[in-house]
Amino acid sequence: MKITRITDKKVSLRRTIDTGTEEQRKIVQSIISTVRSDGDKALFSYTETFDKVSLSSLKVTEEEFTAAYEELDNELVEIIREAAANIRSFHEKQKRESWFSYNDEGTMLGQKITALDAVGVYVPGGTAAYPSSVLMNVIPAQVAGVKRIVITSPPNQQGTLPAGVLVAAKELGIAEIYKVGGAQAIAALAYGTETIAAVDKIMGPGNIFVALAKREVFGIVDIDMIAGPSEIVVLSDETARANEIAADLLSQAEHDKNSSSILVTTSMNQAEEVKLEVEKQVATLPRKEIAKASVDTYGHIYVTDDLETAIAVVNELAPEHLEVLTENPLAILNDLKHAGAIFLGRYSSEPVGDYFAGPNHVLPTNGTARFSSPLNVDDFMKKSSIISYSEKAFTNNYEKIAKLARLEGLEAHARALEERRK
Ligand SMILES: NC(=O)c1ccc[n+]([C@@H]2O[C@H](COP(=O)([O-])OP(=O)(O)OC[C@H]3O[C@@H](n4cnc5c(N)ncnc54)[C@H](O)[C@@H]3O)[C@@H](O)[C@H]2O)c1
Ligand SMILES: N[C@H](CO)Cc1c[nH]c[nH+]1
Ligand SMILES: [Zn+2]
Repeated sequence: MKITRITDKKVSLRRTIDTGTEEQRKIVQSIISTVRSDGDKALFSYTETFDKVSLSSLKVTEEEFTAAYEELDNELVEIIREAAANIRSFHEKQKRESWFSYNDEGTMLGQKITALDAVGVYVPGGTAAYPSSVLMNVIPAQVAGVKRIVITSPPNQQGTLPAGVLVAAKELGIAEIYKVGGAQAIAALAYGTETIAAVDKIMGPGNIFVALAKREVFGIVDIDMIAGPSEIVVLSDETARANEIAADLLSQAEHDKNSSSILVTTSMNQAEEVKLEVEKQVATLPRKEIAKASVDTYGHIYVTDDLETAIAVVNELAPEHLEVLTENPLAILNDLKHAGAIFLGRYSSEPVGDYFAGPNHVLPTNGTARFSSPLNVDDFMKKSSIISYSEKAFTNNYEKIAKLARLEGLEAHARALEERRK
């Protein structure tokens, strides 16, 4: 990991976002239009081409769920249940209610909150098939009150999905799971096929084909966000332990070659120790190739003269995950303006949040924590404004409103009001 000393608080450290190549965009457009015209037939055909497996049906069967439970330890099923309960309890606190207010004229104004009817959750395939992501996407949807929740995920070589994903889904009562991945899954969720009815919003991360497809269908349906590779920033002073910092940095580096792990510290000694620790620990990881590529390309240690400059660097990075390993993390919480999730102190290691604590692990990446928030219950709800004017309120105000309409040259608006006073 490269060590750089930073003295200027106005440093510029943003990463560019991968928006795909022209060729990838064309592939995705062609997949979407073929799914729209050929429906299920296209889904089976793309699954053969990209996932190298020939399926007889798209929907996961009861036998597949049963086999998944047989494959997984009971202890793990219990742990999934406990994590799910923590996640549900956290998200229940986010739920907003409709509100209505009345004034003396008898007018009622309000905001009616309604859950989306149907959402689709994309669960990526390959080595990144996470049961935890099933929990993190489905539970807030359930808390919001979404009635139909559909999961799609690319099948493995055995023509099924990983046991952990199936068990997590079953534990949450999800019945509609389809074995289809990539841009074709996104197209099916947006436009519908014979087997998969269209949804209103598509959630979940995926590779560049999934991300481009989500961008393409946005507007036909809503989407959550375009999640980039995982990121962690550790902010520390000399009180933190180098071995623990290194382990936490590697926890996100092992996600993806493009993940980034960054330490911002006020101690040069610690920076040098962490660099050595990362080199030592990465060599022992099963996913060392991915983690090493990630730290070699995107890993960095920034050393500042004081905590104030370190905080400025962290705010500039606006990371997905921020660990605060300073003497008194709470004392600086107010100054930390941009981060998807903030982990305070030694015992709040990042994986605690990835799996178990309760807050969502779907977080803004690539500096977008400057303007966006973690996945939450609001993402599965929408609002309608309620306006109910009384006769008295109308009589008192219609002339003023008509004047505003005429100021905009909109005569029909003004007459709609005056028609009631003839
Ligand atoms: N941010 C998060 O929370 C998070 C969590 C999990 C995974 N991820 C990301 O999800 C991604 C998973 O990627 P993945 O590829 O393993 O699984 P994926 O499910 O995203 O993509 C697999 C699908 O890609 C399609 N595909 C592959 N090659 C193609 C090609 N040449 N042309 C057209 N389509 C093609 C196929 O349809 C295949 O089914 C990784 O980038 C990982 O970092 C992010
Ligand atoms: N850290 C990932 C989000 O950035 C989420 C995850 C799932 N499993 C493990 N981690
Ligand atoms: Zn993680």
